[in-house]
Amino acid sequence: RRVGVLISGTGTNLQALMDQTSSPSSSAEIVLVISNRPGVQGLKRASLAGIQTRVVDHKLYGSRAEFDATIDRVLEEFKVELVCLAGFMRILTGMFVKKWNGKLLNIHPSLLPSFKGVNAQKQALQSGVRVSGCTVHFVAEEVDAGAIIVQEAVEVLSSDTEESLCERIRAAEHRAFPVAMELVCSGSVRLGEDGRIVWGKNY
Ligand SMILES: Nc1nc2ccc(CNc3ccc(C(=O)NCCCC(=O)O)cc3)cc2c(=O)[nH]1
Repeated sequence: RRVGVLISGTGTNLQALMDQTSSPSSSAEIVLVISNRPGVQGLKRASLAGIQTRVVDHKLYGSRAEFDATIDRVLEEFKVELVCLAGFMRILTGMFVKKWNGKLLNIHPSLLPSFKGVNAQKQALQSGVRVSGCTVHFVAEEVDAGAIIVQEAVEVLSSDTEESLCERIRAAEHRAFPVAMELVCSGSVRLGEDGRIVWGKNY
């Protein structure tokens, strides 16, 4: 399956997905990386791996709809079949999400539905939970509310700072995202008509 990855920054999750697709058993091939910001490290990672990159700078568009429409056009140009949001920090319009429904994955640094939105790790620390983690989900119009595909739990240590917890969760993200991408690309899991997750027979 032809995969497109949307990024906004360093692209450490992009690197994890690239590493996964370089294994011969992978059902996925990353054919395109789009960043909404120019010059970010994730673009360099992709170029180093010989993957096509494009920058669609949201500051150059008069509306979210025009920005999303340009992203969509580039994804179509590269015949992308599945889109992974890897640290992509722009909210996508309902129109875009509807068009790519069931083909749009995001990774969030908490065990959803806990701690939605930005600075999820800080929210976890401040709430005193002893376990947090990461979630890979299908993207729904409502932010961080889509059907859950994979989660990985991460212990919160009493000695944790926001930085140390972010680092431990990031390691979990780099395991969970590739697993979720393979599950969807291999057809083991999909999004049902009712917006709920549907698992193939062997799970
Ligand atoms: N409609 C839809 N689109 C998304 C776009 C990105 C992400 C990634 N996680 C994100 C979750 C939250 C944000 C956020 O609130 N950023 C500050 C506002 C940025 C802006 O003005 O755009 C960004 C990405 C998830 C979603 C989602 O669940 N649903």
